[in-house]
Amino acid sequence: MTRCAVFGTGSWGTAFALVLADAGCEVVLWGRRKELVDAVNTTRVNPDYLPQVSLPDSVRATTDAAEALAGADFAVLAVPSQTLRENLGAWAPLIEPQTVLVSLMKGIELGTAKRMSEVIAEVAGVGPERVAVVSGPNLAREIANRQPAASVVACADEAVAKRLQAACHTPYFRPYTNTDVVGCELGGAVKNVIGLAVGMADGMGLGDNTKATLITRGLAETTRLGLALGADPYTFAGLAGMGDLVATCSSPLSRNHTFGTNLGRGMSLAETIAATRQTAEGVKSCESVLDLARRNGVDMPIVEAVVDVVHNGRPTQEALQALMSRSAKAERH
Ligand SMILES: NC(=O)C1=CN([C@@H]2O[C@H](COP(=O)(O)OP(=O)(O)OC[C@H]3O[C@@H](n4cnc5c(N)ncnc54)[C@H](O)[C@@H]3O)[C@@H](O)[C@H]2O)C=CC1
Ligand SMILES: O=C(CO)COP(=O)(O)O
Repeated sequence: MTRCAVFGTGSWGTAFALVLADAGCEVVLWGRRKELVDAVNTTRVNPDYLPQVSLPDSVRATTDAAEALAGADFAVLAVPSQTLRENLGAWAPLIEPQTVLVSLMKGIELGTAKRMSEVIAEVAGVGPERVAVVSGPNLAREIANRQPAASVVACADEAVAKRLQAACHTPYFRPYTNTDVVGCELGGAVKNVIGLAVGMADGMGLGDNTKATLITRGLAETTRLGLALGADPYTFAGLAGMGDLVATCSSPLSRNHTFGTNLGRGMSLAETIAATRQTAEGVKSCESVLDLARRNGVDMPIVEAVVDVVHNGRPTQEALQALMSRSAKAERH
């Protein structure tokens, strides 16, 4: 039987643990807080993040990383992106040689502008054949309710991607393989920032033309960044690109979208942060995405506008005006 350790008992870690269990894996879910871990083991429910979903007996929770990692085929990482380096540093010595590390995270590291797979390779000292990514239109609550969805499992080594695909394939969760790790990760990280922008437009009361424009031009700037970093441009037309962007930009379940909506409605940044209990990766990653773009000479005006609003306090109306008053261009630029 395939053994999986899932690190992070938040909404996506817990929902993905359910997917793995439904696909026939034995799953150990690692959490920081003993009360939550005990609650999962005794009630079969994660009361803080997915209270409506009952977990099967093949999911067990622990606070002990060594116990979670013992004999693991896959170690699935679902902690907030900015905490990965520190957490993984503590877990790395416990990782066995057969274990493949799987990132569920959709962020770019602040300061280094590194993708999560790069942080994993660096901190755990593993090669690309032991690092995989799962990314797609996968709002945790819908997956936990076993609503049909598809996703992408990416690894430079296709055989490893296929093993992971088999480990998480269920009647409601359909994973496709891809070897373009860079494209899949960029799709996931940048869509959170575009989701913030679309949320702002929603909050400002703007309509579907504005949203479609932000989504489409958002995908154009994501693709530009991807091309500069060696990604396959077709990835951005797939589930980890367009698919995830559409889900995030249209769903009230998206934390990034909701965060942007609150700002667009006129809530202050402090009020918006206080109203957000869960991880909205784009709030921090907008800065690291912009950093990555600048390091590579890529123009990302929507990302820049989001940074201006979220970190420089620029009013949303003014940021939108600045975007609309850019010089006229050919569509492919
Ligand atoms: N929720 C969703 O629908 C999806 C989320 N993701 C990605 O998955 C990643 C995790 O997100 P969620 O599970 O949704 O977040 P969440 O906010 O629901 O849960 C985060 C988890 O990390 C824990 N945590 C917070 N700070 C920590 C630290 N310093 N060290 C260790 N653990 C810490 C929290 O206690 C919680 O268990 C993010 O990168 C997100 O973009 C990807 C696809 C879908
Ligand atoms: O990544 C997601 C859906 O695929 C979840 O989006 P949020 O992090 O904005 O909730």
